[in-house]
Amino acid sequence: MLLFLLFISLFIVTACSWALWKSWQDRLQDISIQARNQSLSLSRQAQDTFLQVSIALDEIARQREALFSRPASYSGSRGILAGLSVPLPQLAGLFVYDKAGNCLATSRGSVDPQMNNADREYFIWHRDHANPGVHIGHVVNSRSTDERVIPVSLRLNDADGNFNGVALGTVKVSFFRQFYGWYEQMPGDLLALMNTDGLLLYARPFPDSVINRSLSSSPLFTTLLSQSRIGSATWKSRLDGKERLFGYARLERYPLVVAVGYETRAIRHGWWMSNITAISVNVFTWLLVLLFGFQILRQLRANRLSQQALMRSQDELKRLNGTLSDLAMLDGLTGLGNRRQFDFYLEKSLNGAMTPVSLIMFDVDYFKRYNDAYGHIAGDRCLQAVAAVLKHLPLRSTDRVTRYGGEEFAIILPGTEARDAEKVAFRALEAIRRAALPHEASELPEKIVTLSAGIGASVPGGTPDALKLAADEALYTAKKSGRNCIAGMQGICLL
Ligand SMILES: Nc1nc2c(ncn2[C@@H]2O[C@H](COP(=O)(O)OP(=O)(O)OP(=O)(O)O)[C@@H](O)[C@H]2O)c(=O)[nH]1
Repeated sequence: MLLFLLFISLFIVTACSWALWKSWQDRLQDISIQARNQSLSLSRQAQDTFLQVSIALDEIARQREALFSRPASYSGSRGILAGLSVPLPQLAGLFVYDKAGNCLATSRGSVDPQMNNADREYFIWHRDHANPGVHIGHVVNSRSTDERVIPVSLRLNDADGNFNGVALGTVKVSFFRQFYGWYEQMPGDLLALMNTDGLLLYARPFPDSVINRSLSSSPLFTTLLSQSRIGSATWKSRLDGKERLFGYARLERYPLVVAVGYETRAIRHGWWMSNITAISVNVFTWLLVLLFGFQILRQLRANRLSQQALMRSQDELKRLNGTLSDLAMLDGLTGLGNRRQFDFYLEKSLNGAMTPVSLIMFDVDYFKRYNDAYGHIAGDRCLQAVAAVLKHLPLRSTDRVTRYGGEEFAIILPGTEARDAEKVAFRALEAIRRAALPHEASELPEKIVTLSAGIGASVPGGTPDALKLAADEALYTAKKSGRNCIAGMQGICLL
């Protein structure tokens, strides 16, 4: 039962642990897929955002000669640049700078003659790099609107391929703030747009003060991006030190990367809350099984104890029964077998006997007189003395001495012929005589207790009654013949 309980407990604990572990792994996998998909869709949105600006910049580059010769027609609210920026809500403005960094044209009204952006990172980059591609710089505060913008720029060359200026589109950080704001977030969730050098362009739900922070020490930039453009992994965020399960996707066209992170503590909490009922039910079931098991165990133990007690009392009862039946077969005065034992043993000895069974019946002579002379108590002692003498006769183990009743005794001799029974009777009478128990009231000259004996022997198929009758008649003969003698099949033998 204990082994069974142990097995059941082990089974329940193992099965539940496995189910919980599996459900946790499934939850992690679901969230990792969700994070990867979301980062992929955000990367697509970012790519489209910058691609649209890039197309506008390409258009400016295509028209650069006209622009440099007639910059006024490009500027202003009705200028060509304004026309290009109208369908692009992400744009803060379009600008064109000459090779000295002076503003030639802008989509935002009139040109400020003082405005010079030669010190800007993107301007210096294009001046120093002949790279014809679009450059996305770090977040700056717009000098025209003072809003935070991401500069997207393109180098403009003259006919000889020399640096001749820069076309700039500024993408509003607020555009991403608004777009990312549409996503429903749980506390601890994170959305971030970064360049591939690890510079943060925007992160939700963090304040703008984190913009331009370098996250290059994050595993995303040290290992993961070099292994795969899209993926998911768990790491500690460099922004707030919280561990998150991240999905990330690098843009195909631009050196930008988007990451979506879910705080693992919140995931664990959510998973725990949705499994708490199942866990409680399992623990409760387990406790119930244990309770029932121990109850049954206790019952079994009690049953075993009561069975043992029952067996002990049965043994005791058997022993007492044995004692009782022994007592029922014994004569209380003399300790010899009683009349019941006599009948039982005689029947048993005759039953199917192949050899003769002899029976000697003894009767104490003149015992009434003894009682009268010495009293009944002395009479009892006399009977006890006679019994003791008969008990100590040298007999075979199959012979049985009993008190037949009153002052009569009997010896049953299985497998004994009458002739041999006479010898036994002779020894018995001799032994009594030798005991010389005084009997002053006896009519016999010796004045001691004497016995008369009658011997009967069974014939094949003889019954107990027939044998008793034969012995009894012989005893009667012995009495008639003067007592202190033996009467049997072969006549009377006087001592
Ligand atoms: N003290 C005592 N006397 C007993 C007991 N059983 C029988 N008696 C007595 O034994 C006597 C037997 O007497 P009787 O049958 O007349 O025979 P008897 O006096 O021995 O004479 P015979 O047998 O003819 O020699 C009776 O007085 C019984 O009361 C016993 O257990 N104790």
